[in-house]
This record gives sequence, C-alpha cells and structure tokens, in this order.
Amino acid sequence: MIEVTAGIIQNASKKVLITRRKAGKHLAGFWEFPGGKIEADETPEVCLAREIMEELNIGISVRSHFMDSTYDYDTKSICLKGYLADYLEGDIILTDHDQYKWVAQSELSKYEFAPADIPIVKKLMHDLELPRDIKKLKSLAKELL
Ligand SMILES: Nc1nc2c([nH]c(=O)n2[C@@H]2O[C@H](COP(=O)(O)OP(=O)(O)OP(=O)(O)O)[C@@H](O)[C@H]2O)c(=O)[nH]1
Ligand SMILES: [Mg+2]
Repeated sequence: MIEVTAGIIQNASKKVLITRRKAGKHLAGFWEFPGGKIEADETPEVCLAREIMEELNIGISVRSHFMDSTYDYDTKSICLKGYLADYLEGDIILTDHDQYKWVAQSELSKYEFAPADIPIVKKLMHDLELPRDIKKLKSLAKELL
C-alpha cells in the first residue's frame, strides 16, 4: 500500500485548490488534491508541506487530518491521506500539473477527480450540507415549542 498525502488547501475566501495531473503522469487529465508519496521517517504533515512547495511553489500550513481513502488501481493500491490546510504565501508555479483552480467547496462535484478522491469530495460536499440541516432542525424545534 502506497501512502500518499493530499492537501485540501483553502485560501482566505475559503476556496479550495485543485490541480489537474499533466500528460504522462498516472491518471493524467484527472483533477486531484495536490500532494505526494510519504517518504521514510516523514510525518504526513511534513510530507504535504514539502510536496506542495516542490510541485506548486507555495507555502501552506497543515491544519488537521480530514479523512483517508484507500483505492486499488490496476497497478497499485493507494492510501490517500486527506489533510485540511491553509494557503500562506507564494505564487503558484506548476510542475506536475497542467492546470489549477481555486473552487468553492460546493462546486467540487463539477470536476472529474481521480477515483481515490471521490470519497473525500463526497465528504466535503456532505459537511457543507450539515449547517443547513441544523438550521432546519432549529426552526422545526421552534415551531414545536
Ligand atoms: N497527490 C495526489 N495523488 C493522488 C490523488 N489521488 C490519487 O489517486 N493519487 C495517486 O497517488 C499516486 C501518488 O501520487 P503522486 O504522483 O502525486 O506522488 P508524487 O508527488 O510523490 O510523485 P512522483 O511519484 O512522480 O514522485 C499517483 O498514482 C496518483 O495518481 C490525489 O488527490 N493527490
Ligand atoms: Mg504529486
């Protein structure tokens, strides 16, 4: 099982950074949360910050673990470790990707993500719906009281 970190990186306006894998790479053309393989003796947090600086030239601050998603591709099995992170500094320079986008969390389902990412996208969309459900419950409770 290959352990891979993936950053759900948010900017000041809460948009999330997604990147598209360039031609020649495994899963070329699919969108992903940028990151990469964890090296020996590296924590996921250190790995993620390193990969993001190497691949995108930006500094981030890793906030917390979000969820893991395991997926068996034909040639390899991957444990994708999703972490929430904040954008800090730097202008994006692409090396492993041919496109990047800052997107609202509610728009994530419009993009074709790598298969291992789908559960992470689903959870991000689901978490977004929670506050709305709580509001509905509150107004229902008021009506009943
Ligand atoms: N970084 C990243 N990799 C993902 C995601 N989803 C997913 O299936 N993968 C797969 O995880 C594997 C390793 O990721 P990677 O190619 O970014 O690893 P890396 O940066 O260390 O690159 P390298 O192997 O070219 O040195 C790839 O097969 C990639 O397709 C994702 O959201 N982010
Ligand atoms: Mg990578």
